Amino acid sequence: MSSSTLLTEDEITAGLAKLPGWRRQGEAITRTVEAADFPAAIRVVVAVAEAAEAMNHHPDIDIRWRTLTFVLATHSAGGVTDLDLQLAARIDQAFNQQS
Ligand SMILES: C[C@H](O)[C@H](O)[C@H]1CNC2=NC(N)=NC(=O)C2=N1
Repeated sequence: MSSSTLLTEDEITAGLAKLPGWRRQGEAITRTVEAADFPAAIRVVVAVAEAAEAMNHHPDIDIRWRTLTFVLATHSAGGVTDLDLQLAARIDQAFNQQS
């Protein structure tokens, strides 16, 4: 299976079970995190930007003071693919390293 093939419901459920904090939201997955302060939140965003660019797979990011909400979907596939699960794990890594 290619990384950008739409996942089945069961595959998404199994993937999310390994990604605490992430949940399904329509045709996407989402997680909200709270950094220590605004600069720390922006450092997380910068680290995520580097990872996303390397993967050529990009999240939607909402920034509100120190609260970040990430929404991941594979637009070209119209839903959740393995790329989204991979990017979610990279976002968790970036957040854990900054906080
Ligand atoms: C041409 C390039 O591969 C595409 O535009 C990429 C870039 N980043 C992307 N990111 C996401 N989340 N979904 C996509 O379909 C996507 N497509």
